Amino acid sequence: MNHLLSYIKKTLESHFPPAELKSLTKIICCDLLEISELDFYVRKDIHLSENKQKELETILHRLINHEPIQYIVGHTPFCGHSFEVNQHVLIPRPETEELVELIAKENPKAKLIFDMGTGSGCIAISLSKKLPDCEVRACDISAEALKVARRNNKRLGASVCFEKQNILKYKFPANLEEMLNLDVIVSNPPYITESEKAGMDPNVLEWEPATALFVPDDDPLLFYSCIAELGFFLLSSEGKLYFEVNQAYGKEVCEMLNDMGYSRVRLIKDMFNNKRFVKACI
Ligand SMILES: C[S@@+](CC[C@H](N)C(=O)[O-])C[C@H]1O[C@@H](n2cnc3c(N)ncnc32)[C@H](O)[C@@H]1O
Repeated sequence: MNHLLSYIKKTLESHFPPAELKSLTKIICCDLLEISELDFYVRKDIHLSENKQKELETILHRLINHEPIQYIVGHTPFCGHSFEVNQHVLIPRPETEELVELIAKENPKAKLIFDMGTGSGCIAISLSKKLPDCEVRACDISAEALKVARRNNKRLGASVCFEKQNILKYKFPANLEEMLNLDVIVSNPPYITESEKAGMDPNVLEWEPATALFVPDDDPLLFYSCIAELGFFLLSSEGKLYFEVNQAYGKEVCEMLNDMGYSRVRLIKDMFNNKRFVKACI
């Protein structure tokens, strides 16, 4: 084991800071090479088979190429569940778990929730699991993302109904009456401006789907304004909007919602004290 650990360290140490290298080493050994945690912690001497050695080389190569470990493992934890992820979906972030907790806490009796831009389905499926009496619907423009979301829905035993929709050209479905009177619209839409690309890590920029991330510099609130317009049609008279927002534009999103006529508009901080969520009522 010591030989294996020092090989991983030697290969990766110039690419990752020490704390990240430590957690990556554990994931490589225990999750990917299937070495037991006990053997890992007692540093048992392990001899890798030829196949496992090849697997290790591929993993190290992928990591050096900036591929996120979550895509290599193929799943990631979110709200107590394990979600399949691949290059077609954004890797669910811990901040977004807080948005799910907030919605579930503030809307325990919700009957109908719509998640717009669902990606892996992490928000919709987690809400459906937390609020079993609530019907949860979700949409995304990406057919590949919807495949992942549907697989997550099935594997996690949730009952979200997914549809392919372009938020920016939303087509009211034939069963429109089923979509009216929403209690909650939630969205974590693309919100990074093109000019913010320069400061981004290569593992996000080169690997996570651009459709999930970016908005034009000249229209950073594009998705929020479209969704807020739709909210007037789809939300019930008590309905609420919940957004995850770019910290740089939280105030602008609030001003826009106030100008549009939403009430009780609030900018909410996440666990890192960043102004990360916006809530508004009809
Ligand atoms: C920031 S990701 C959020 C994914 C997931 N909800 C989460 O929180 O991890 C934004 C999602 O919006 C989707 N999206 C981008 N443009 C869209 C559009 N015009 N209509 C519908 N969905 C869109 C992307 O495919 C992506 O899955």
